[in-house]
Amino acid sequence: MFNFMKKKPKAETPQQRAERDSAVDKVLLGYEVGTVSIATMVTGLERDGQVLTLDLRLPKDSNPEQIQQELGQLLHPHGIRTIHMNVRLPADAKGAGASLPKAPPKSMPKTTDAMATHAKPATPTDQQPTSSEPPITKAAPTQASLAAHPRIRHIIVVASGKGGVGKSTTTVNIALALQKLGNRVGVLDADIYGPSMPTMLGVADIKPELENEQFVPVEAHSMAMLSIGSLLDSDNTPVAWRGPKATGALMQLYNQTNWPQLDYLVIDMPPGTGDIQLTLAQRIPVTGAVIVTTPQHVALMDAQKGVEMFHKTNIPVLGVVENMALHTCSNCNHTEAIFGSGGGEFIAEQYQVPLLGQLPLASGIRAQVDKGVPSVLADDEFASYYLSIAKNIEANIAKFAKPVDDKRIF
Ligand SMILES: Nc1ncnc2c1ncn2[C@@H]1O[C@H](COP(=O)(O)OP(=O)(O)OP(=O)(O)O)[C@@H](O)[C@H]1O
Repeated sequence: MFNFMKKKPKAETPQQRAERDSAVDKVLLGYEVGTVSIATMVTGLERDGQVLTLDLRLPKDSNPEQIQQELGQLLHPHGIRTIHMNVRLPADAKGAGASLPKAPPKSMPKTTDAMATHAKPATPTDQQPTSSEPPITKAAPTQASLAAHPRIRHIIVVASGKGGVGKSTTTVNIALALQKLGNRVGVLDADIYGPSMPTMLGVADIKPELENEQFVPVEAHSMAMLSIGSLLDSDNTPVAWRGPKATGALMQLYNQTNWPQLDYLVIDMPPGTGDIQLTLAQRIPVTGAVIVTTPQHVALMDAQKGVEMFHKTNIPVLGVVENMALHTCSNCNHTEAIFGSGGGEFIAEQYQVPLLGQLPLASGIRAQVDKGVPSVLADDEFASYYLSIAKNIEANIAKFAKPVDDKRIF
């Protein structure tokens, strides 16, 4: 006999799926535990229709049951009926020496399904929180409210509005140039879409170790380097990561790493100006941003969005680097502005930010990063361009420095 009563939930269309994913991301980004978005605590996230599974690393005094219930209420209007939470809390004094679990997040100790016990049948009133419910979403923290890292003097983010403009190549060379000027430098590769620092620094085979629940950065040419790539295995491609999971992993790399005393931590940001970039910009105490662009019109428009995002989040823009500005033919020595000219200068003028430098489009620059020995290390003919950019950064960074908070404990 046919059973017409028991209908299977309809499969989502790609558009419904994208909308629901985006709604989940927004709720997680806006929900705060203490003063920090829960998005920065997500280490795993999977959604299968109405069922959401979250792996969370929560702070010590948090209340997982309450969080689960509140998230359930917020996500119910977006079609989420069940939330499974695998929660990991910091080890207590007894277990403090334990290292981070090598097992996958699914083996975290606490698994609950609050929606199964707390969910009410869907009624129109479920669509909106009632006025008696406490407000759950709080305003995002501002840069001014973030404590500086106790061992890091300046954090510089290198960003681009658009992919493929040479942001990572510029980051690695600027970091090495700052080191050459006598600074202690660290590099955090936060580019989830294509982590390339380990390859560009020739340490792709070295994995970071864990010590007392903290990552130990890899040593690369005397710099402390950590890459989001180290957290990925072959089944977990970065491209599949969405907002909260990505920001959670990045915050973990920043907070749970035994960074040595540094003058500069240079962060290679993912390209673009979306949620991940915004969340990072709001959670990490950044001294200033460097924007990399190429001279062509489309890249410039995206670079403008980048400048505006940093202005909105009150992060000073230290300046713009124009990459691939001019090309000199190695056969005939003819110089040509392949991607147009004057773009970096235009942005610098329009937004009143310095033009830190212009780099040529040169196969030598590419060849050196491909070999894992960037131009500054190789001390080739392009090294001086990066040294000049690093000097320009040094010249104007002091006025943006944040006071160091040496009482902060991680
Ligand atoms: N000035 C340059 N001259 C020649 N090649 C360059 C130059 N800058 C970068 N490249 C090359 O362009 C390619 C893209 O560079 P890179 O990976 O640094 O860009 P990106 O903006 O970080 O890219 P993504 O958005 O993928 O992270 C690389 O092959 C790099 O070697």
